[in-house]
Amino acid sequence: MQSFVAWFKSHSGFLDDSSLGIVDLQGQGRGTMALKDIPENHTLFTLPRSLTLSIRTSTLPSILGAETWEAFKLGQGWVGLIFCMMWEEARGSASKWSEYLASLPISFDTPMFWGPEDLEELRGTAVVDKIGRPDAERDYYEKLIPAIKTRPDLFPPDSIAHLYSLERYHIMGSRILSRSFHVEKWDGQSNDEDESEANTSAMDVDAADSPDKGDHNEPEDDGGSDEDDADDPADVAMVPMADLLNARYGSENAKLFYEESELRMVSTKPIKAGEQIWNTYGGPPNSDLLRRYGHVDLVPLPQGDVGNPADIVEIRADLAVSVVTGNRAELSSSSTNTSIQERIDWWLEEGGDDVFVLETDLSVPEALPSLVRLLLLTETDWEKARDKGKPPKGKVDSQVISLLLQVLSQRLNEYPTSIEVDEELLRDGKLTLNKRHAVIVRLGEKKILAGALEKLREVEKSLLSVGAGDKVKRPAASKEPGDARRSKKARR
Ligand SMILES: C[S@@+](CC[C@H](N)C(=O)[O-])C[C@H]1O[C@@H](n2cnc3c(N)ncnc32)[C@H](O)[C@@H]1O
Repeated sequence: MQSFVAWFKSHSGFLDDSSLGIVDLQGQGRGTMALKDIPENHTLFTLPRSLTLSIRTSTLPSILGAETWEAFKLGQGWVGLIFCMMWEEARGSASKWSEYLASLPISFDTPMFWGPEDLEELRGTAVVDKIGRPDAERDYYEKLIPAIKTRPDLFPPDSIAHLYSLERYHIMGSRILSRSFHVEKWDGQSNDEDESEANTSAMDVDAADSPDKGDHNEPEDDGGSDEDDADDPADVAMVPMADLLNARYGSENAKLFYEESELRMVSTKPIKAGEQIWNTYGGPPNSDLLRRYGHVDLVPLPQGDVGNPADIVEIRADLAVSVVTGNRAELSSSSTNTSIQERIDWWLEEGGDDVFVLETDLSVPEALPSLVRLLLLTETDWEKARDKGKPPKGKVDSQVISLLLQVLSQRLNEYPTSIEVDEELLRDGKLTLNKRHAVIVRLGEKKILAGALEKLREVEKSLLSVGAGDKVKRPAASKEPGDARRSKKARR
């Protein structure tokens, strides 16, 4: 670390090393610690924008030329930045970032690097479908390697196997996934609108004099190809020193701000000597923490347990459709398969959700009973709803409740084990790190499902006592369908 700090300072980085120490922390790698009491709003370190590593600052894009950059689509997603990092690393001491790159990890606890046995432990969780290894590898084979082959003068063929290997590519991708920031170009002023934007990133960079703006970049996969990742890939930057800060749910006490020519890490709360200096990664659920960073958060929960208060469970709309259609005969619905397909297509076209998200407040998002009711409508009512352009409201009656109970129970069965088994596995303490992480992620999700099921059963009981068929509002207040936190837009 000493040579990294010396490098940082020799490149115009300022570090208040009387206040901040870089330390090794059990189970967290390196982190930063207050060496004395730090008041709020204290500058911990600054660095010039030119010391960040991005496709704006690396020498590669100009050497390769704009035409090649564009021809191989290196400006889309993360492949360009990965390429720049490989290039800068390959240049050794000729690169401005050699000491920085040498200080970064080369192994990760993220599921991207897990074997099939460990991955099986994540069955049912929101992690499995989002790892994105095939997308990342497609970029490597279809963009990076063909671009490299056009310039043997820059990339000698005998260097490709070690300097530009698929393994190095994944290492760089994982460094970006767990450590990059979103640093916008300076436009001369802070932009209040952006400040209030959803915090979708891992670590935050705020426009100076305007806390809570900008983010540690949070692309969805190594290919950066997710539809939500519409940000300019040139804004994705590696920020030396700032990426040494760890994060824990609800613990943030420092934040990175950007100014015209420099970035500044500032304390956002008083920090006592000996306390860790924490950034925020945006408060993701454990499934995302594990996928992007390779760790999970366990903090005390209001009900006395420990877990991550930001945990969620995703329920695919397909599951709700299969439960409702599987019950059709019993429900004596007159709808045909064609009509059901028409309803699903219409739902999606209207921007209905194809994934419903349950949170730790255990509310069922209104969009889920709304979809169930759409599927239950008689042909005449379905045609009316379609003509009005309005799906049914998310109210529940005993029929809808019974279907929701089946949806949630079937979702619970998608995990390989029960809550009791997972609790026992954790108590036992014999799990490997990957397995322990997988059990924590799936247990957090299962507890949400179990809690939501219990809540629904209570509503079912109260409905039965009021009289079958009575409609009531959903069991607990939840936001409208389309609320970004609870539900996702249809993806086809
Ligand atoms: C931005 S880096 C922080 C610096 C990092 N600890 C290091 O040694 O370089 C993010 C990584 O730090 C680790 N980390 C951050 N917060 C953590 C936490 N609360 N518990 C365990 N590991 C954590 C994870 O490995 C994560 O991928």
